Amino acid sequence: MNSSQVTPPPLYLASGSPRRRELLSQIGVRFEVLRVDVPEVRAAAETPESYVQRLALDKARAGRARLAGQPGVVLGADTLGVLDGEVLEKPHHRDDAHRMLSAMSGREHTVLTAVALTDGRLEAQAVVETRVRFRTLDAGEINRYWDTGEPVDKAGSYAIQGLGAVFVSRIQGSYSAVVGLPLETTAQLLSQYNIPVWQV
Ligand SMILES: Cc1cn([C@H]2C[C@H](O)[C@@H](COP(=O)(O)OP(=O)(O)OP(=O)(O)O)O2)c(=O)[nH]c1=O
Repeated sequence: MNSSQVTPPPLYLASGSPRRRELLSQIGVRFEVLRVDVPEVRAAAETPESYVQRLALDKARAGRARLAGQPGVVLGADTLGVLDGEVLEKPHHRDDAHRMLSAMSGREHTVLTAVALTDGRLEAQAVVETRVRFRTLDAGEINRYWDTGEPVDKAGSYAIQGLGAVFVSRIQGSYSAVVGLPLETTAQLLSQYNIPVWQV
């Protein structure tokens, strides 16, 4: 029997992000959404890479715990920006977004997205690094961008898939990872659990 004949286990996405739902649907994967509440607080000793990986795994494990004894694979993910070693998360207010976007102006930053899966026994995870270059931004447009409401729930205070696309002059790596879920890597991780893509 090859893997395509094995009934795949149910998949759960432990995420409140509409972007992650859309991205996983885009590649034809069947799943249900689980809400989890994982506090995003970086420990002093954590590097950006270890922090983003831990958050993705914490989300997957929290989802798995909600399933109690039921079978199922749970996927968690986390995205953050990094500039000069500083982690760029969601902005708390306008000044926060202004500070991040000004710092990114005319420069390249890194976006890290981690994906983690668990079925309660096997854990699989990966982190994807993408480099994004911004053109020069001026203070007026940063303020207007904040007023659109788009930056508020986005790591690094922008959305490459939205109005913020006009800031991006170059990207090296995975576009879907910047939006919130690296699809090529996710498909490979899912295959470890015999969960196929393109389920139409
Ligand atoms: C850089 C960037 C981030 N983002 C989003 C992806 C993530 O949803 C968000 C980063 O926050 P996360 O904490 O990774 O995710 P989340 O809180 O939105 O959802 P979850 O419930 O899964 O924890 O920023 C974009 O949509 N576009 C972008 O260009």
